[in-house]
Amino acid sequence: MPRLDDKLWRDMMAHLRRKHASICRQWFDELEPIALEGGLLRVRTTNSIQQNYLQKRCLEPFNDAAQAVTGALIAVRFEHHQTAAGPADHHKAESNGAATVETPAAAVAETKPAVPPQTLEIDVSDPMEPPAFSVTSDNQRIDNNGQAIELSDDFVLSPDYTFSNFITGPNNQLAYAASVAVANQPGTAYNPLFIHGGVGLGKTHLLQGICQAILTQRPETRIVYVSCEAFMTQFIESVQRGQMLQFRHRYRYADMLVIDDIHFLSSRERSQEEFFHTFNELYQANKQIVLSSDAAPSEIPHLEERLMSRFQWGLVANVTKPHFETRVAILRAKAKLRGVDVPDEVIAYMAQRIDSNARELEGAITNVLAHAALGGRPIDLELAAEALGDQINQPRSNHATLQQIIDVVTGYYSVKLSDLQSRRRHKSVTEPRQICMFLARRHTRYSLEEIGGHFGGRDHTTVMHSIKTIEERSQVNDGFAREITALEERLDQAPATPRP
Ligand SMILES: Nc1ncnc2c1ncn2[C@@H]1O[C@H](COP(=O)(O)OP(=O)(O)OP(=O)(O)O)[C@@H](O)[C@H]1O
Repeated sequence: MPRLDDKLWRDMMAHLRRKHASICRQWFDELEPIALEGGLLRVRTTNSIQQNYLQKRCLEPFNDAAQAVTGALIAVRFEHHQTAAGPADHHKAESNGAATVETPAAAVAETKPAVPPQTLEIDVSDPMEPPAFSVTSDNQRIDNNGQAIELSDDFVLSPDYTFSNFITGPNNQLAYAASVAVANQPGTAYNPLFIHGGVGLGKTHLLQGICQAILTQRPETRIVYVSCEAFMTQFIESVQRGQMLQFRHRYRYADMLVIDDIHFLSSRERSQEEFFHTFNELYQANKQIVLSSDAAPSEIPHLEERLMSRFQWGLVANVTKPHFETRVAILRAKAKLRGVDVPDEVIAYMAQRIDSNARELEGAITNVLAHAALGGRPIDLELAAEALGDQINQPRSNHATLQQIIDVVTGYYSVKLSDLQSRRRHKSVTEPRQICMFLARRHTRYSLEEIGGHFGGRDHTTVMHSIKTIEERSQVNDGFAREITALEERLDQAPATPRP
């Protein structure tokens, strides 16, 4: 069995940088190998957010690196503080009916000195006691007793999504300032905080930033953080299983409720009703509510008036596309996070070419770094042009977003999104609406039902009828066919988005 020494660890890191560049982060330097025994390499993380993240998102590349550099079958395990305890301690924690979750007390140690780690317990023994702490996720399920909380594999807080890693500019200043204020004074500064904007513009980053800052300052805070879809799924399952008491218990005992993509409530009457009561109860108890959405409250189709007005009670902050200077700063920050220096001219080149959103900028950095690592080449303009060639000239077919379609169509026909989503039947509105549906079907992967939902909660037969109408008209009317082609060309010229 190979011995654990500095060289082995250095080789592993080098292997990761070479073969798995996209996962590598500067903070990997803080990881500390503890022991290599019985085919298990134990690695200590600085905080529990890192531990969770690495264990769930990066285990395979680390296993691969360990095996590649030793030639032995080795599994990696990430540990942090008490979880690094021996099996006896672990058994003790399990046997008293409590699942232990460590708070990320030192996680955002950027602003505060490290404090001793604290262990929180999700007590599964008393069904009427609220859990001490929960970060719930899409796949979390209430168990048969309605109490134990299971953290899913596909959701973790990302150590990258902190306030200090968030680049501000005119496009997101208000949303950022409000998020920091909420983290400092939950329940009082702005309640609810409603952040809306297009894809990849940092809404989730801010939501997680708030959670991480609060957990650092007030580790005892009970945060429930779910996607809107998870909220609705849990609601439906709870109704079906007769577990509404537990469902309400979970949500209404929270100190802070964070819901991503709240626009999915659109047209979901029963979920809206349930959320309305959850909102009221938390709001009246001065508990913080943070929501993100792809549209402003007034533009979410089929949202009850009473919910729409409540969403506007606190602060509604919009995030928009970053300007050139902000894009440059985001690219620099993303490169730094990966522990790599990218020359200014390359950064400027990328910022000029990619002007849509931060997710694309991040994807571009990843792409360039992967090219450099795999080819063992320096990062220069030639490499960047080569690496981004695909992305810049990528054919658009099937990769447009709904937002791009809406932007193109509303711009071309001078109509408003709210008109497209309304019940209005005037030709000046119905035609652009039908074209949107037609383009959405051709250029995105949304289902007929989802497309209908987005354009005013129309059902799939309406969408099918719209598509057929546009197809038939294009066949018999050359002028109209040219209009559609022109719109598709505009879509082609819209900035590329990453593939889903
Ligand atoms: N201002 C910013 N500074 C640094 N990184 C950013 C910024 N805005 C977005 N990002 C990064 O871009 C990526 C996408 O951001 P995020 O997931 O928060 O977008 P989103 O608005 O929630 O998009 P979606 O609606 O598609 O879920 C993340 O990696 C995030 O860190």
